[in-house]
Amino acid sequence: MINVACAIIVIENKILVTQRSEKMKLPLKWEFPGGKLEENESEIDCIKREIKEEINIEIEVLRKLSNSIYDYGNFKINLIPFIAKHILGEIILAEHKDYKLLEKVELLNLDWAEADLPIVEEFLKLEL
Ligand SMILES: Nc1nc2c([nH]c(=O)n2[C@@H]2O[C@H](COP(=O)(O)OP(=O)(O)OP(=O)(O)O)[C@@H](O)[C@H]2O)c(=O)[nH]1
Repeated sequence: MINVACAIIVIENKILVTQRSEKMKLPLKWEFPGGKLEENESEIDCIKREIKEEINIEIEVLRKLSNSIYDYGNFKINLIPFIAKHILGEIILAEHKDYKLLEKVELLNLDWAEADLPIVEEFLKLEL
């Protein structure tokens, strides 16, 4: 099983979502940006590092949501979600095909990576 941290990043009351490129696994699916934990790396350090690497911004982590464990068949993932806020920097995509800043209610309209669906649902139930 791979451990992947991801971040629901709030920027001026909107939620940042990113689209995987054609070349990545789960091509064109929407996800919360993030990536695999490295050895001896904390979940918080991981998400900050991945967000800086992938979308060029610095974040402050606010809270954690429930992990989502999902079996894609060819790999199994433990997805570790955090809510975070944007601190510094402009969005520059290093790997993703696209991004959007959406209202909470708009999140349900996307073609999500399957493992993200329980996270989207938990997030939608929160007061924010
Ligand atoms: N970053 C991220 N990855 C997710 C999410 N949901 C989900 O199933 N994944 C899967 O978690 C895996 C690890 O993410 P990653 O983006 O660091 O992996 P990677 O660079 O090795 O992916 P790649 O092999 O497609 O290039 C990917 O296979 C991705 O499909 C999510 O919300 N965010």
